[in-house]
Amino acid sequence: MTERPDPPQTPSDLQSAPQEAPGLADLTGQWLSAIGEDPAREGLQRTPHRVAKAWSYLTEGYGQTLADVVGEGVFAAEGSEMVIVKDIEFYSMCEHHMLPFYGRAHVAYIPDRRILGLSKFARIVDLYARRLQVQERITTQVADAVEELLAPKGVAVLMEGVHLCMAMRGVQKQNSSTTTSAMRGLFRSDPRTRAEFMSAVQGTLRGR
Ligand SMILES: Nc1nc2c(ncn2[C@@H]2O[C@H](COP(=O)(O)OP(=O)(O)OP(=O)(O)O)[C@@H](O)[C@H]2O)c(=O)[nH]1
Ligand SMILES: [Zn+2]
Repeated sequence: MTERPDPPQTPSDLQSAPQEAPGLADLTGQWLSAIGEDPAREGLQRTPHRVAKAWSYLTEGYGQTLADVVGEGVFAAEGSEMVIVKDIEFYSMCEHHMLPFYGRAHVAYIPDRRILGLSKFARIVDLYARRLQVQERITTQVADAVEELLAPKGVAVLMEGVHLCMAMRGVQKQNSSTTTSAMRGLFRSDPRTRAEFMSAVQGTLRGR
């Protein structure tokens, strides 16, 4: 079979093209043998390289900092009304089984003289999701990040996730999802603020 030529790369592709995670291709060959596969069979010949590239992308967060992903995205602004960015989809890998979990994150804050570019909330979620994780930790890391960047009057993060380690193995529950939250400042101290946020993001991942 002839190899297809790579499509032309734009500057943004080049910037984001994942490299192979060093050493991972060789280990993947060993992994294939360990599960009883023949790493030399045709369909698997390039698999170790694909896996090394895929894992480099899936764990990209290790190589990035909050400053990297936020860039110049913090602005001075008046006003202190609640801002909610909802339905930010995320994909992560659980640190216990190295299987995917995925879902949606909702992030809200009440500004205090500083606001954040809206796209940066999704970038922050990805920064922490693209690692081996537990859902609780991503949730608190996102809240900590928004606090650190903006020192707002309050921050709320709600994440709803489906864990494949609970669906395709283990307890094998196909319909369960997990909700985690982190409430800071006014979202913690003022029930009405928290209720406004909860009603804005209500509707479950499974129930829509
Ligand atoms: N708190 C939390 N637990 C998670 C997350 N992802 C996976 N887990 C759980 O991690 C636990 C690991 O439990 P162990 O008993 O050490 O592993 P196990 O024998 O494979 O467990 P089972 O999945 O019950 O078969 C399981 O209960 C998983 O459901 C997460 O994001 N947060
Ligand atoms: Zn797991």
